[in-house]
Amino acid sequence: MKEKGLLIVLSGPSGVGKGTVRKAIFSQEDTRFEYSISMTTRNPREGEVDGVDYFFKTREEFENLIEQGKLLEYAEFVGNYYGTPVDYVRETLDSGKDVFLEIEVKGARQVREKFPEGLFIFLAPPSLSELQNRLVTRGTESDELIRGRMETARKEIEMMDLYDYIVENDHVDHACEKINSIVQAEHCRRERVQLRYKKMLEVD
Ligand SMILES: Nc1ncnc2c1ncn2[C@@H]1O[C@H](COP(=O)(O)OP(=O)(O)OP(=O)(O)O)[C@@H](O)[C@H]1O
Ligand SMILES: Nc1nc2c(ncn2[C@@H]2O[C@H](COP(=O)(O)O)[C@@H](O)[C@H]2O)c(=O)[nH]1
Repeated sequence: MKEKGLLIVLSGPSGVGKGTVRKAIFSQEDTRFEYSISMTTRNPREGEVDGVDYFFKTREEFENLIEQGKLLEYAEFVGNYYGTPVDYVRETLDSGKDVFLEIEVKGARQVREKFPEGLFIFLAPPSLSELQNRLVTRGTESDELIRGRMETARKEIEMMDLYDYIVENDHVDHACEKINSIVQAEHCRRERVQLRYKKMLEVD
Protein backbone atom coordinates (compact mmCIF):
# COMPACT_ATOMS: atom_id res chain seq x y z
CA MET A 1 0.00 0.00 0.00
CA LYS A 2 1.21 3.54 -0.82
CA GLU A 3 2.51 5.57 2.16
CA LYS A 4 0.31 8.54 2.94
CA GLY A 5 1.78 12.04 2.73
CA LEU A 6 2.43 14.20 5.75
CA LEU A 7 -0.02 16.96 6.70
CA ILE A 8 1.99 20.08 7.61
CA VAL A 9 0.12 22.88 9.36
CA LEU A 10 1.79 26.29 9.55
CA SER A 11 -0.09 28.58 11.87
CA GLY A 12 0.48 31.75 13.86
CA PRO A 13 -0.85 35.28 14.23
CA SER A 14 -1.83 37.48 11.33
CA GLY A 15 1.14 39.44 10.03
CA VAL A 16 3.83 37.15 11.46
CA GLY A 17 4.88 36.21 7.92
CA LYS A 18 3.21 32.85 7.25
CA GLY A 19 2.40 33.75 3.64
CA THR A 20 5.86 35.18 3.02
CA VAL A 21 7.59 32.13 4.48
CA ARG A 22 5.27 29.71 2.66
CA LYS A 23 5.89 31.45 -0.68
CA ALA A 24 9.65 31.33 -0.07
CA ILE A 25 9.45 27.59 0.67
CA PHE A 26 7.36 26.97 -2.45
CA SER A 27 9.73 28.99 -4.61
CA GLN A 28 12.51 26.51 -3.86
CA GLU A 29 13.04 24.15 -6.78
CA ASP A 30 13.15 20.98 -4.69
CA THR A 31 10.00 21.64 -2.65
CA ARG A 32 7.97 18.45 -2.16
CA PHE A 33 4.82 20.00 -0.71
CA GLU A 34 1.42 20.65 -2.19
CA TYR A 35 -0.24 23.86 -1.01
CA SER A 36 -3.91 23.64 -0.07
CA ILE A 37 -5.65 26.80 -1.31
CA SER A 38 -8.18 27.98 1.28
CA MET A 39 -11.72 29.29 0.84
CA THR A 40 -12.59 32.71 2.24
CA THR A 41 -15.40 35.25 2.29
CA ARG A 42 -13.03 38.21 2.57
CA ASN A 43 -12.62 40.51 -0.42
CA PRO A 44 -9.55 39.94 -2.60
CA ARG A 45 -6.63 42.30 -1.90
CA GLU A 46 -5.03 44.10 -4.79
CA GLY A 47 -3.22 41.54 -6.94
CA GLU A 48 -4.85 38.49 -5.35
CA VAL A 49 -6.21 35.96 -7.83
CA ASP A 50 -9.18 33.65 -7.32
CA GLY A 51 -8.03 30.02 -7.29
CA VAL A 52 -4.38 31.02 -6.65
CA ASP A 53 -4.36 32.97 -3.38
CA TYR A 54 -7.80 31.85 -2.20
CA PHE A 55 -11.09 30.59 -3.54
CA PHE A 56 -13.19 33.70 -2.88
CA LYS A 57 -16.77 32.87 -1.82
CA THR A 58 -19.88 34.72 -0.68
CA ARG A 59 -21.06 34.04 2.88
CA GLU A 60 -23.96 32.05 1.44
CA GLU A 61 -21.65 29.88 -0.68
CA PHE A 62 -19.34 29.34 2.29
CA GLU A 63 -22.20 28.36 4.60
CA ASN A 64 -23.39 25.85 2.00
CA LEU A 65 -19.90 24.32 1.93
CA ILE A 66 -20.03 24.00 5.73
CA GLU A 67 -23.44 22.30 5.56
CA GLN A 68 -22.27 19.90 2.85
CA GLY A 69 -19.27 18.85 4.96
CA LYS A 70 -16.82 20.10 2.33
CA LEU A 71 -14.43 21.71 4.82
CA LEU A 72 -11.80 19.97 6.90
CA GLU A 73 -11.88 22.96 9.26
CA TYR A 74 -13.16 26.49 9.20
CA ALA A 75 -13.10 29.56 11.42
CA GLU A 76 -14.40 33.08 11.54
CA PHE A 77 -11.44 35.44 11.75
CA VAL A 78 -11.99 39.17 12.34
CA GLY A 79 -15.32 39.17 10.49
CA ASN A 80 -14.68 36.70 7.66
CA TYR A 81 -14.86 32.95 7.16
CA TYR A 82 -11.76 30.95 6.20
CA GLY A 83 -11.69 27.19 5.56
CA THR A 84 -9.77 24.26 4.12
CA PRO A 85 -11.30 22.08 1.37
CA VAL A 86 -11.39 18.54 2.73
CA ASP A 87 -11.45 16.55 -0.55
CA TYR A 88 -8.25 18.14 -1.86
CA VAL A 89 -6.40 17.45 1.39
CA ARG A 90 -7.49 13.81 1.70
CA GLU A 91 -6.93 12.96 -1.98
CA THR A 92 -3.47 14.56 -2.02
CA LEU A 93 -2.37 12.83 1.19
CA ASP A 94 -3.70 9.51 -0.13
CA SER A 95 -1.60 9.97 -3.27
CA GLY A 96 1.49 10.06 -1.03
CA LYS A 97 2.22 13.79 -1.27
CA ASP A 98 2.76 16.15 1.67
CA VAL A 99 0.08 18.82 2.04
CA PHE A 100 0.90 22.26 3.44
CA LEU A 101 -1.81 24.29 5.20
CA GLU A 102 -1.34 27.92 6.21
CA ILE A 103 -4.16 28.68 8.64
CA GLU A 104 -5.04 30.53 11.84
CA VAL A 105 -5.04 28.96 15.29
CA LYS A 106 -8.72 27.95 15.79
CA GLY A 107 -8.62 26.07 12.49
CA ALA A 108 -5.32 24.39 13.42
CA ARG A 109 -6.96 23.05 16.61
CA GLN A 110 -9.76 21.49 14.56
CA VAL A 111 -7.23 19.87 12.22
CA ARG A 112 -5.34 18.48 15.24
CA GLU A 113 -8.54 16.68 16.33
CA LYS A 114 -9.06 15.12 12.89
CA PHE A 115 -5.39 14.54 12.00
CA PRO A 116 -3.48 14.04 15.27
CA GLU A 117 -0.64 12.57 13.18
CA GLY A 118 -0.14 15.92 11.40
CA LEU A 119 2.89 18.15 11.97
CA PHE A 120 1.91 21.41 13.67
CA ILE A 121 4.29 24.38 13.46
CA PHE A 122 3.66 27.75 15.09
CA LEU A 123 5.35 30.70 13.44
CA ALA A 124 6.09 33.25 16.17
CA PRO A 125 7.01 36.93 15.83
CA PRO A 126 10.21 38.26 17.46
CA SER A 127 7.91 40.56 19.53
CA LEU A 128 4.38 41.98 19.55
CA SER A 129 5.62 45.40 18.49
CA GLU A 130 7.39 43.84 15.49
CA LEU A 131 4.15 41.99 14.65
CA GLN A 132 2.20 45.25 14.68
CA ASN A 133 4.93 46.88 12.62
CA ARG A 134 4.63 44.11 9.99
CA LEU A 135 0.84 44.52 9.80
CA VAL A 136 1.15 48.29 9.47
CA THR A 137 3.93 48.04 6.87
CA ARG A 138 1.93 45.52 4.82
CA GLY A 139 -0.70 48.23 4.50
CA THR A 140 -3.59 45.93 3.60
CA GLU A 141 -5.83 46.55 6.64
CA SER A 142 -7.37 49.64 8.21
CA ASP A 143 -6.20 50.74 11.69
CA GLU A 144 -9.37 49.23 13.16
CA LEU A 145 -8.78 45.85 11.51
CA ILE A 146 -5.15 45.90 12.61
CA ARG A 147 -6.32 46.46 16.20
CA GLY A 148 -8.68 43.45 15.84
CA ARG A 149 -5.86 41.28 14.44
CA MET A 150 -3.50 42.36 17.25
CA GLU A 151 -6.12 41.48 19.91
CA THR A 152 -6.59 38.06 18.30
CA ALA A 153 -2.80 37.65 18.10
CA ARG A 154 -2.42 37.92 21.89
CA LYS A 155 -4.89 35.03 22.37
CA GLU A 156 -3.23 33.00 19.60
CA ILE A 157 0.23 33.37 21.12
CA GLU A 158 -1.14 31.88 24.35
CA MET A 159 -1.93 28.70 22.38
CA MET A 160 1.64 28.29 21.18
CA ASP A 161 2.34 25.33 23.48
CA LEU A 162 -0.22 23.17 21.68
CA TYR A 163 2.10 22.95 18.67
CA ASP A 164 4.82 20.39 17.95
CA TYR A 165 7.33 23.11 17.03
CA ILE A 166 7.68 26.86 17.46
CA VAL A 167 9.71 28.68 14.81
CA GLU A 168 10.55 32.34 15.27
CA ASN A 169 10.28 34.31 12.04
CA ASP A 170 13.19 36.65 12.61
CA HIS A 171 14.49 36.32 9.04
CA VAL A 172 12.50 34.66 6.26
CA ASP A 173 15.46 32.52 5.10
CA HIS A 174 16.13 31.23 8.63
CA ALA A 175 12.45 30.39 9.17
CA CYS A 176 12.31 28.48 5.84
CA GLU A 177 15.46 26.53 6.70
CA LYS A 178 14.08 25.59 10.12
CA ILE A 179 10.74 24.46 8.68
CA ASN A 180 12.42 22.38 5.95
CA SER A 181 14.68 20.74 8.56
CA ILE A 182 11.74 19.96 10.86
CA VAL A 183 9.81 18.31 8.02
CA GLN A 184 12.85 16.30 6.92
CA ALA A 185 13.51 15.13 10.48
CA GLU A 186 9.85 14.20 10.91
CA HIS A 187 9.92 12.07 7.74
CA CYS A 188 13.03 10.24 9.00
CA ARG A 189 11.44 9.66 12.41
CA ARG A 190 8.27 8.26 10.86
CA GLU A 191 10.22 5.99 8.49
CA ARG A 192 12.23 4.60 11.43
CA VAL A 193 9.04 3.90 13.43
CA GLN A 194 7.45 2.15 10.46
CA LEU A 195 10.56 0.04 9.88
CA ARG A 196 10.59 -0.98 13.53
CA TYR A 197 6.93 -2.07 13.35
CA LYS A 198 7.58 -3.99 10.14
CA LYS A 199 10.49 -5.86 11.74
CA MET A 200 8.45 -6.59 14.85
CA LEU A 201 5.63 -8.05 12.76
CA GLU A 202 8.11 -10.19 10.75
CA VAL A 203 9.51 -11.72 13.96
CA ASP A 204 6.04 -12.58 15.32
N1 LIG B 1 11.08 37.84 8.71
C1 LIG B 1 10.47 38.98 8.37
N2 LIG B 1 11.07 40.16 8.66
C2 LIG B 1 10.49 41.33 8.33
N3 LIG B 1 9.28 41.44 7.69
C3 LIG B 1 8.66 40.29 7.38
C4 LIG B 1 9.20 39.01 7.70
N4 LIG B 1 8.34 38.05 7.27
C5 LIG B 1 7.31 38.71 6.71
N5 LIG B 1 7.48 40.04 6.77
C6 LIG B 1 6.56 41.09 6.29
O1 LIG B 1 5.47 41.14 7.22
C7 LIG B 1 4.25 41.42 6.53
C8 LIG B 1 3.24 40.33 6.85
O2 LIG B 1 3.66 39.14 6.23
P1 LIG B 1 2.60 38.07 5.67
O3 LIG B 1 1.55 38.74 4.86
O4 LIG B 1 3.39 36.99 5.03
O5 LIG B 1 1.97 37.57 7.06
P2 LIG B 1 0.86 36.45 7.33
O6 LIG B 1 1.21 35.79 8.61
O7 LIG B 1 0.70 35.58 6.13
O8 LIG B 1 -0.42 37.36 7.51
P3 LIG B 1 -1.95 36.91 7.41
O9 LIG B 1 -2.14 35.83 8.38
O10 LIG B 1 -2.69 38.17 7.76
O11 LIG B 1 -2.21 36.49 5.99
C9 LIG B 1 4.58 41.53 5.06
O12 LIG B 1 4.70 42.90 4.72
C10 LIG B 1 5.93 40.81 4.95
O13 LIG B 1 6.71 41.32 3.89
N1 LIG C 1 -8.80 28.50 9.84
C1 LIG C 1 -8.32 28.92 8.68
N2 LIG C 1 -7.57 30.05 8.63
C2 LIG C 1 -7.08 30.43 7.43
C3 LIG C 1 -7.32 29.71 6.26
N3 LIG C 1 -6.71 30.35 5.23
C4 LIG C 1 -6.11 31.43 5.75
N4 LIG C 1 -6.32 31.48 7.08
C5 LIG C 1 -5.84 32.46 8.05
O1 LIG C 1 -6.75 33.55 8.18
C6 LIG C 1 -6.05 34.69 8.67
C7 LIG C 1 -6.35 35.91 7.85
O2 LIG C 1 -5.89 35.74 6.54
P1 LIG C 1 -5.76 36.99 5.53
O3 LIG C 1 -5.37 36.38 4.21
O4 LIG C 1 -7.08 37.69 5.50
O5 LIG C 1 -4.69 37.89 6.10
C8 LIG C 1 -4.56 34.33 8.59
O6 LIG C 1 -4.11 33.97 9.89
C9 LIG C 1 -4.55 33.13 7.68
O7 LIG C 1 -3.46 32.27 7.90
C10 LIG C 1 -8.09 28.53 6.36
O8 LIG C 1 -8.35 27.80 5.38
N5 LIG C 1 -8.56 28.18 7.57
